[in-house]
Amino acid sequence: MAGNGNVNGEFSFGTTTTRIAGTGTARNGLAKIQTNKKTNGICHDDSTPPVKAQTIDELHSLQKKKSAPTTPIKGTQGSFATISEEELHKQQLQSISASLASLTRETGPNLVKGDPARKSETPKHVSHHHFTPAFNVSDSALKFTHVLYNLSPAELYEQAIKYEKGSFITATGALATLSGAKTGRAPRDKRVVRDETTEDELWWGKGSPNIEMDEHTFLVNRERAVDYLNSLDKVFVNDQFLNWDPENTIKVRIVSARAYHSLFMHNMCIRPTPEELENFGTPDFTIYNAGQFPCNRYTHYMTSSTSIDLNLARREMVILGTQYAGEMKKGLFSVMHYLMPKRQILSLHSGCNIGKDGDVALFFGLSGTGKTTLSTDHNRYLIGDDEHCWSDNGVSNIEGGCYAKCVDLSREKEPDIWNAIKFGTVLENVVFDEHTREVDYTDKSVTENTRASYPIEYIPNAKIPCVGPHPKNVILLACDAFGVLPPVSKLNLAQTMYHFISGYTALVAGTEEGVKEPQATFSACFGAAFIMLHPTKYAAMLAEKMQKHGATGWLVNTGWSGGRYGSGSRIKLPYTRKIIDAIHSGSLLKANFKKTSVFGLEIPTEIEGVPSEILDPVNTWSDKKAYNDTLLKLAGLFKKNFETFTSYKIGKDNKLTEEILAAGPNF
Ligand SMILES: Nc1ncnc2c1ncn2[C@@H]1O[C@H](COP(=O)(O)OP(=O)(O)O)[C@@H](O)[C@H]1O
Ligand SMILES: C=C(OP(=O)(O)O)C(=O)O
Ligand SMILES: [Ca+2]
Ligand SMILES: [Mn+2]
Repeated sequence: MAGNGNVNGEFSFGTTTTRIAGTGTARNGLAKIQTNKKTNGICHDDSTPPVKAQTIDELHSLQKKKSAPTTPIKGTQGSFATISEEELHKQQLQSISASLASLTRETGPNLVKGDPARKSETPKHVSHHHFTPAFNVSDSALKFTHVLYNLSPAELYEQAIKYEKGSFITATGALATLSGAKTGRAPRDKRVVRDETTEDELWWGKGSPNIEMDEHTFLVNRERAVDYLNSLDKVFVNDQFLNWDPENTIKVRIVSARAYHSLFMHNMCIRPTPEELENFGTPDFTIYNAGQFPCNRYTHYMTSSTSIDLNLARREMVILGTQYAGEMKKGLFSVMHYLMPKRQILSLHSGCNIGKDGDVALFFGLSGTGKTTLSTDHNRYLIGDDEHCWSDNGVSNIEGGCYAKCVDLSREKEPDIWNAIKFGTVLENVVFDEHTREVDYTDKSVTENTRASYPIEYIPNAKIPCVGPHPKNVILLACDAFGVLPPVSKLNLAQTMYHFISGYTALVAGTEEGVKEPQATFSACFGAAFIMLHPTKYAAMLAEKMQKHGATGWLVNTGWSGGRYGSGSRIKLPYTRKIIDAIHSGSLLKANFKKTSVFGLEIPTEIEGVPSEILDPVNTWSDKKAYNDTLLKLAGLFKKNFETFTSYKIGKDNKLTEEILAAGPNF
């Protein structure tokens, strides 16, 4: 994409010669410099009054002004006392000091607002911290920790570029960062405190993502994180919201050590208005992100230097030993997978969009199957790309931003995501030209999992507020690297539940070398890494909601066709988009269908814009025996995976449970 920066194609310089407009073209050498004499003979420079400053410091002080106050007087209709700005800052610092308090040394750290680099800022708004007996004083109590509270993207850019190695501004204005040694999530290091309550409530044991730890170990790690954060000169604090459903909003606080993490969460969570921030109060949930600092391997339960620890009773999460920002967003998603079902609300690992006529579609799928790509659709409004809730009121996005994969990103295929990569967007682990700062999205030198995190309003047709009515279509995405699943199948309710509980995708190994066999992955509810309850709990809720609201289920293969990985090829994104278009418009529902053998899937015989022969995968394989063998192999893997679920009842409906058990492959 190196070039003249002509992004929208409307205008182009024919040659590079007209750049110095009005000074005559400069085909040979530099343009002649002309003074800007106007025809009336007055020199432009002389017409401007001189700068209103006597000294350079004074000049600099003129540059910045204080943000306008937001809620001037409280209680205009009531008798509430006005709280001064000073008092408000004091309260905020006390709240943050309480968050950061050591559990053994009683009081929180000495906090002061603002950047420590700005020496002129005297420690005003000190959080009052009384340490009376001298024997109780620790070194950390004698120092100040500066709090950078809900900074703006511009301020966070400056912090990142000044203090964090590997931070750069790309050609389109995004902030390129490095997440360090970890460039993806670490599910083996995600632990959940098992106590009397969670013991009964949560899903434990085989297949569960919840690796247990005890309360004491959590506190050891929490203290480690808090001590690390307090030892720094400054910490970033974000106070934000989750869930666009106003009745079920959760207040979250993220304490972190890096501007990268603060900007990432600024983008990913819902951003409070200045007024909402003033009234924020105590958070419902707090993350302590001490990702640069490892956990201690001598600590009980620790198996590596990384630990992501969730304590539902304390409503806290501690991150040690990984700077991958996705841990924060997906960690909070786990919390929602616990809190929301308690309120009869279904949490969904899905993208979501809405058509002009108000038809909502959900896109379930594991990482890399197309939730973000397919929910970001220029002809529809984006509700969200990854995490949603389905309540009696309809759907709501949990987040305030999107987190798109960038590997091989192209302007042609994914224009809206491409254009969202601009000022404010965090670009993780990408490679760029050191001079032009143009990003090379094909370069996987750092990792294959390159990512862009941007506020949802960077997508031009985002639906704000990010809520919608009950879904009409539930699309299950599977990237089948075996190449035997049809590009699209219509599912009955039992099949939808079977495939939802199975949560199949098959990916090819991260490295290209020597990949012979696609790796089948089964991840219950298309997000086993994030669910907290048994999969059948979520499945029962989904079945009930789909039945009640008459939603249709679809299985879409965004993976291989014409052979498995290595011999076939990935289904072209434009074809998948046509398939999705036909689902949205309702035309696919009216198509003629035939049933496949083994999986018993209903496949359409024709879709506008898609070659008919690819709709039945058997047609695309030249070696029919290889197709059949591969089909049976995959069917066997499905069957084996489902064995663990055969003893469970799904909801109260015996009949549905039986139908679900019968909805898998038959051979
Ligand atoms: N037929 C297809 N359908 C969907 N995505 C495809 C297809 N072919 C290639 N892709 C690529 O696969 C990736 C899907 O990733 P993404 O949408 O970010 O997944 P998720 O949000 O589910 O983790 C994108 O990089 C996209 O360009
Ligand atoms: C952030 C993630 O989500 P996804 O790949 O589904 O976008 C992840 O799994 O780490
Ligand atoms: Ca995604
Ligand atoms: Mn996701």
